[in-house]
Amino acid sequence: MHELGRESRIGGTGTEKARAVAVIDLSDYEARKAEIADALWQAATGLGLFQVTGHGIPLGQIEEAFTLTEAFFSQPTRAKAALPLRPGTNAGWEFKSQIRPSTGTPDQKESYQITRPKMEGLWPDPSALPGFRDRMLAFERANWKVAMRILDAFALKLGFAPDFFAAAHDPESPDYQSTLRLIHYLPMTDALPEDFRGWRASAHTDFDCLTLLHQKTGQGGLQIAPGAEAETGEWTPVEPVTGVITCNIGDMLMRWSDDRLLSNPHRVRMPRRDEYLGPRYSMPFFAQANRDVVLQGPGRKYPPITAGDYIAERIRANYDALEMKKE
Ligand SMILES: O=C(O)CCC(=O)C(=O)O
Ligand SMILES: [Fe+2]
Repeated sequence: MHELGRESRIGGTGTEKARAVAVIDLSDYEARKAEIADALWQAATGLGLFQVTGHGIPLGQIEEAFTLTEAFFSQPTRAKAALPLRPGTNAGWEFKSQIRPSTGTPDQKESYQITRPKMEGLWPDPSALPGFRDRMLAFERANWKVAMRILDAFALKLGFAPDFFAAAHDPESPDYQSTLRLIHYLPMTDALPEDFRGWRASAHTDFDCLTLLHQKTGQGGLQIAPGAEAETGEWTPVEPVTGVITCNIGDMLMRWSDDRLLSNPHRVRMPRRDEYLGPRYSMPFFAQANRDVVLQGPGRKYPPITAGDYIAERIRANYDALEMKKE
C-alpha cells in the first residue's frame, strides 16, 4: 500500500522548520458552522494538523483524565501485565512493543488502550483505581462527540449527509473500533547518552479517520511534516497546551476523501539534555469507522473497502515492512 512505502522512507532525523499551526475555535458551533467548516477544511487540506479550542470538554475533565492516566501507569508492573494488549485489537496494556516501519525500533513508551466492545477483563482493579472505568468511558464519549462535530464539518464539504460520520462511528455497535489510548513516555532523567538517540514515537501516519490528541503544557516533542517534506526531513514542532486539542487527519479519511484531506507523518522526539527530562503523558482518541462500514470517496478514486478490511491490510503491510527491515 502506498501509505506504507512512504512510512518506511521517513525515519531520518531531519531538521526543524517553524510553520503556523491553525488554532480553530469551535464554540457556538451551530451558528458559526460555515465559517468553522472553512477553517477546518483549509487546515486539513494543508498541514493536515490543527488545534481546537471551544470544543466543549471542560478543562477539569481533561486534567482528571491525565491524573487517572498517571495513576494507571504508576501501578506495579504486575497489575498492568494482567491487562495485556489483546492481539488484533486496540485494547489493553503494552510496554515498548510498538515498532514502526520508519525506524524499525520500539517506541520508548507504554500505553493502555480502551476500545469499548473489547474491554472485558481489561479494566484495572476498581479498589486500586476507583472511578477509573466510568470516568474514562465518559471521557472517551466526550472525545467522540468532538470528533463527530469536526467530521460533520468535513461531511458538509465532501457532500456527505449530516451525521454521515456519526452513523459510521456508532458507539453502540459491536463493530465499533474507535480507541482512547493513554500513553506514558518514559522519563529521561537517568538515561544514558545512547538513549537520547531513539524516538519516543518514531515517524508514522495514523490509520484512522481523525485523531484528537490531548497533550500537557510543558511536555513537548510532537512534530509534523506535511507531504513530501517528510522525505526531505523538515519537521514542525507542535506546542502542547493542556485543554487545547491537537487534531490530525488519518489514512482512512484521506482515502475516504479521495486524498483531499491529508494524513501527514508525525512523531515524538526525545527531549534534548537541557530540556525537561521527566515523563511525558498524552491521550490520543482515534476516531476509526466501524468495521462493517464501506469506505468510498465522493469521486470514487479508490475501490470500495470495508473499514475492517482496510485496517487489516494496513496492519499486514506494516508487518511485512518490518520483516523486510530485519533482512
Ligand atoms: O503522544 C503524542 O503526542 C502523539 C502520539 C501519536 O502520534 C500516536 O499515538 O499515534
Ligand atoms: Fe500518531
